Amino acid sequence: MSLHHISRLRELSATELDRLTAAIRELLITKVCAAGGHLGPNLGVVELTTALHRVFRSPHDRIVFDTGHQSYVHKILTGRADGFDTLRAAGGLAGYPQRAESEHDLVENSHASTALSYADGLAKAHQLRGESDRRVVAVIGDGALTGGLAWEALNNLGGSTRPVVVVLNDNGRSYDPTVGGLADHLTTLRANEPDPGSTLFQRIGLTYLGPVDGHDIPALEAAFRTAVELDRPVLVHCVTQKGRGYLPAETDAADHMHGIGVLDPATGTAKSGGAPSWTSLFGAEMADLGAEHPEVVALTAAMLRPVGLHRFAQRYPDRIFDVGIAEQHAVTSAAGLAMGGLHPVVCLYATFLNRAIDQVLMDVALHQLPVTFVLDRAGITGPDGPSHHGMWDLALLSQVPGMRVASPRDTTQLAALLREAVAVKTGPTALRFPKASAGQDIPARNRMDGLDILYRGEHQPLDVLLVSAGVLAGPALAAAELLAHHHIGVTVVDPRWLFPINPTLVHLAARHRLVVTVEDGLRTGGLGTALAQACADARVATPVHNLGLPAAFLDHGARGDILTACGLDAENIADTVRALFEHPAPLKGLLR
Ligand SMILES: Cc1ncc(C[n+]2csc(CCOP(=O)(O)OP(=O)(O)O)c2C)c(N)n1
Ligand SMILES: CC(=O)[C@@H](O)[C@H](O)COP(=O)(O)O
Ligand SMILES: [Mg+2]
Repeated sequence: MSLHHISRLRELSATELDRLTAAIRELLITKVCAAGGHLGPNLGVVELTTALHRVFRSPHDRIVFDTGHQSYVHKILTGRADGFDTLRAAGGLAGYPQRAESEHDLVENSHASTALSYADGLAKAHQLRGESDRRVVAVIGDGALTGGLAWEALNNLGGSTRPVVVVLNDNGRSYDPTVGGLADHLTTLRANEPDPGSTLFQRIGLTYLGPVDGHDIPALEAAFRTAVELDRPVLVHCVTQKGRGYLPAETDAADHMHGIGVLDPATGTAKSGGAPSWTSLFGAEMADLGAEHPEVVALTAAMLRPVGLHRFAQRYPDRIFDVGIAEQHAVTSAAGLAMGGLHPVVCLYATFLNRAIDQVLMDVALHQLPVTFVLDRAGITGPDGPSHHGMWDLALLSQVPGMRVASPRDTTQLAALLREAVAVKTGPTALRFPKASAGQDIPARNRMDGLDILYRGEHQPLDVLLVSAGVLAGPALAAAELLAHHHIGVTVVDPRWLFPINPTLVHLAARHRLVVTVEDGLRTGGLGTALAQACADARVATPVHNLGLPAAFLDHGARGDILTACGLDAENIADTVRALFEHPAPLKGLLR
């Protein structure tokens, strides 16, 4: 069965379908093991996606994939099998739906729990425009269904008569087994032949169909056709197995190979070695911190292992809370824990904190509660693309009254800053680090009022103050050395705590002829903007130039390449500083 000519999908016989699904699995295993990506979730939806495309007519019918990490089969069935040779590489096939790739892709946002809201809006639009022949289908996992947004949408869907087919892809897992009362309800439904009227979904106004064996194409198709005929909001409960058909994924106790790096497909194992990741270093520190601080508790939004909390969980099982894919709830629940006398550490990917900014502001900061946010995957993440880059946190957190934000440059600083953060009892703190392995420690020449001076050029008067955030200390130092060859004297300073702006940084700025800030967050609204403002407020006339990420949705690719394209590698930093310093024409009036 060729995967490149599937236009006859609806006419295939049972035998041909078996061959097709086997070929899809083979392609997934070979290509995802070669490139890295979401293997387990896609192996689990081969039959489900095939049945969807046989019953519904995409793109006329609208199929929305929640999160989108399980859309690889959809990509294959809509003519993109060849693209898997370039999966998640710059310019290659995206790891999530991408509208530029195909008219069959509607929603690119890979932040979970949105599909039912999109579906609700699409159904309303179809109704208002008189497009009653168009179907709307939302495919959502049991994990994504734990998100509050999904329940806001279900509330609307159940209260209407508009036809929407919610396909619940229930594999019992997020990364870990899905937690909570809803997960328990689904477990009961999976185990029994339920009276539909007794299900939560039926009670709130959706017709419940299922449970359906999510690997049985005829059964799935029959359920989808019934859902269409009912012509109202329907939830089809499909039971699937994450990692289906690939033994290493089926037997992977950690997460059924939810997301993998490059693996040997024959064994399902990765080459070992390599420098430890920031995540694993944080995880080790957090486990130690648990012993030092009995008041510390930790929260994860369904990402225990990905944020490095599994060691802490093993050592302190009573002090770890998996709240489901529910970042907003995680933050406000942490506020409650802090009000109750504990010190919560909320561990999220930086991009997922975006969801909960109102809770950070109003529920935590307004109440001056000691909650520490640990933001993994801050800055450019790479192959997961625009929705996963952790590039908004600095600009958002800089606006939160009383928030202190630290960015460690190396392992020693990670340990120190984590401890400084949990020692703060008067308000919230945040710590951010990237999706990368931590390099060698970068020792400070000296510390000044909490700032680390990493490098001092020979020149007097002092030329350029390079202020680097977190891991950009490495490229900033290398840039300083390049600039020394051009007789430009540079001081490199790591503020360690980026917000609030340390007044000593303003004093240092006043003693240089040019300040250049370097951060892997938005160029506007972050460290550089805040420092420029602080200098202006203090009537320090030294020009402050900011290097950072553009306010743009940056495509997928290798992390290092994206940073270089944004001008945040040593050579680019040095070139920019040189240009600013040697050709200060537009700045002339300001230079002393
Ligand atoms: C708002 C948000 N938080 C966290 C994540 C990270 N994440 C991606 S997939 C996933 C688990 C999804 O579980 P489920 O929806 O059941 O899909 P499955 O992988 O089991 O198919 C999580 C937590 C996310 N994408 N969005
Ligand atoms: C779909 C999703 O949001 C996560 O699975 C994410 O892709 C994981 O990213 P990492 O590979 O950086 O853990
Ligand atoms: Mg699941």
